[in-house]
Amino acid sequence: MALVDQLDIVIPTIRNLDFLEQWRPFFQPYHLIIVQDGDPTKTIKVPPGFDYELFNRNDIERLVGDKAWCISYKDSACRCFGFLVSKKRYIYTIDDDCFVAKDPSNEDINALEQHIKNLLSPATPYIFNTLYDPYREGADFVRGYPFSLREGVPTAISHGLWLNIPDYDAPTQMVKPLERNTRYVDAVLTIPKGTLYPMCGMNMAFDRALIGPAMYFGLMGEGQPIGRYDDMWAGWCSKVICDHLGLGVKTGLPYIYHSKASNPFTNLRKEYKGIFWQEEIIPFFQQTQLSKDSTSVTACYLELAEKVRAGLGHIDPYFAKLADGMVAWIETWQALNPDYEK
Ligand SMILES: O=c1ccn([C@@H]2O[C@H](COP(=O)(O)OP(=O)(O)O[C@H]3O[C@@H](CO)[C@H](O)[C@H]3O)[C@@H](O)[C@H]2O)c(=O)[nH]1
Ligand SMILES: [Mn+2]
Repeated sequence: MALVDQLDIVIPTIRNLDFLEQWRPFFQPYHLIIVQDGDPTKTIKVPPGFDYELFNRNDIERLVGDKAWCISYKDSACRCFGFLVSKKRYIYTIDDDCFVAKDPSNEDINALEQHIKNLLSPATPYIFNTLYDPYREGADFVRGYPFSLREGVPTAISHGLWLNIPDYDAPTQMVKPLERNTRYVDAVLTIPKGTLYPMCGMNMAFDRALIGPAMYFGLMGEGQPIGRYDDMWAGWCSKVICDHLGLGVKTGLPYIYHSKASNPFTNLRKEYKGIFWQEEIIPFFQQTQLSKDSTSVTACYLELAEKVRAGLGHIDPYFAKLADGMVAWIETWQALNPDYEK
């Protein structure tokens, strides 16, 4: 199943894009949106034969204007700029140190194809199907599963996993520097309604029409007290909104091969506030109830921004700025996507 005219691939980068050579068989037909972070005067070489747009910080400032401050600088959070400027229904985002993984039969995994399958088949957030994905070839709903729920709900997010270097936080990475993930679990699960999860941005796809405005990766990196919680923030906000709107989130297949372990000491410096703040942030999201009047993603997101301001502002003035960033993001989304209905 290919969605060549309906899907963009978004890649944040401060490095080079040689990794695309390995993905060429799977990615070449698709349009790439490359978000170059860091010094805009640095030239990023794109391997020949790819259809792409490349945006650097100057482009972000030019296109977003006086709200450009809401797009992070010097953090992979910059990738959400690609979500903003895409005109396609679906997005796949991948890091530049993620390569094609092999499945247990030593076949190359077409991660993009599996994400598309995940997004195009329903999710089952209300009752857990113990045989996992019921829509998969050779599986189904188990006995006792209500027939009234077997149509499932639309899938908004597909969260893939990683062989080799797992997405561990800095403390875990520091105490287990040699740990590698070699376990291939052949399953796709719907994350149940009411359950949050740590969304990792390195191998993730979503339905931009269903949940796009909720995929803001927050204020991270330079000038901010926190980094590397970009994808986590988007994961918490989008899951609360998916639960409220009756949309599904899946995790599991596909795997990619994650090759580079970023420096755990640098990561600790970026993450450490997040590591204790999250002990308060997560209960906040767990008890957040959006009003029934919020029936669109943008309305949910704006309501959530004000709840963040009121509910997390006591932790640090940063959260008031983050709430402002969430509002600026929605205003920018609407300005750049005037026809977006949600
Ligand atoms: O300042 C930056 C740093 C990095 N990038 C690009 O973002 C991705 C991820 O970077 P990297 O692979 O170095 O970091 P990891 O620790 O492996 O990434 C995990 O942490 C998340 C960061 O929040 C990330 O999504 C996870 O996968 C690469 O493409 C870098 O080139 C950047 O743009 N700006
Ligand atoms: Mn990485």
